[in-house]
Amino acid sequence: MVIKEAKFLMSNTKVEQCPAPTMPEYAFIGRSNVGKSSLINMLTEQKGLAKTSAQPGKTQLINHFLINDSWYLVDLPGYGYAKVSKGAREDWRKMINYYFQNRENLACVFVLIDSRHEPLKQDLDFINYLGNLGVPFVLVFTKADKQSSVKTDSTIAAYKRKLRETWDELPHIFVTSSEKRVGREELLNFIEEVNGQVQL
Ligand SMILES: Nc1nc2c(ncn2[C@@H]2O[C@H](COP(=O)(O)OP(=O)(O)OP(=O)(O)O)[C@@H](O)[C@H]2O)c(=O)[nH]1
Ligand SMILES: [Mg+2]
Repeated sequence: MVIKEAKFLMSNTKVEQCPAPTMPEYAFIGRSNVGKSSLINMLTEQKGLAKTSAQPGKTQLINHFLINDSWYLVDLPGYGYAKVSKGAREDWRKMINYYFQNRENLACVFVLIDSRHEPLKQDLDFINYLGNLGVPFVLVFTKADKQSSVKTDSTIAAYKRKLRETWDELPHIFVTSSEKRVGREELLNFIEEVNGQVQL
C-alpha cells in the first residue's frame, strides 16, 4: 500500500472525543520507549508526525492520525515506566481499558515488544489482557537493528512458548526496525488486507 497522505488530527483522553468511528483504526501500544511513535513515523515516512523521545513516557494521550483519508493510526501512551506514580498508572489503565472496550472501529491493535528482551511479565500480562477482552491484535517486535536476527528469533520463540501455555492460537508476528525501515511493507500490506475485511 502507498501512503499518499498522513496527518495528525487530535489528542484525547476519551473515546467520545475521538474522530467519528467511520473508518478502520489501528492502535499502537507497548512499554514506554519500545518505539511506537517511531514506528508510526517510519510507516508514514514523516519523521516528526508522532512525537518521539529518548526519555520514556513521551506519549500521554490517545493521538489520532488520518491516513489516505481512509483509515486511522493511533499512537497510545506506553505502560511499564517505573517513574510513573500509582495514580497516573491507574489513570492510564482506565483510559486504555475504556478505549479498548468502546472504540467500535478498532480493527487491530499492534502490541510492540522490544526484540532484545526475554519475555517480560508486563508484556505477557498485557497480551493476555487483550486476548481475554477479545480485541484483535498482532505482535510487533521492534528495534531489530540493535542485534542479530538469531537473537530476535530467539526472543520470538521464547514469547511463543510462553503464550502457548495459555492460548491455542498465536497472534500474527512482525519484526521491525524503524531505524532501518524493516517490516514496513509487511505491516502496510497487513493493514491493507484488514481494511478490505472491516465492515463498519
Ligand atoms: N535503534 C533503534 N532505535 C529505535 C527504534 N525505534 C525507536 N527507537 C528509539 O527508541 C526511543 C523511543 O522511541 P519512541 O518511538 O519515542 O518510543 P515510544 O514507544 O513511542 O515511547 P513513549 O511514547 O514514551 O511510550 C527513541 O530514542 C527512538 O529513537 C528502532 O527501530 N531502532
Ligand atoms: Mg510515543
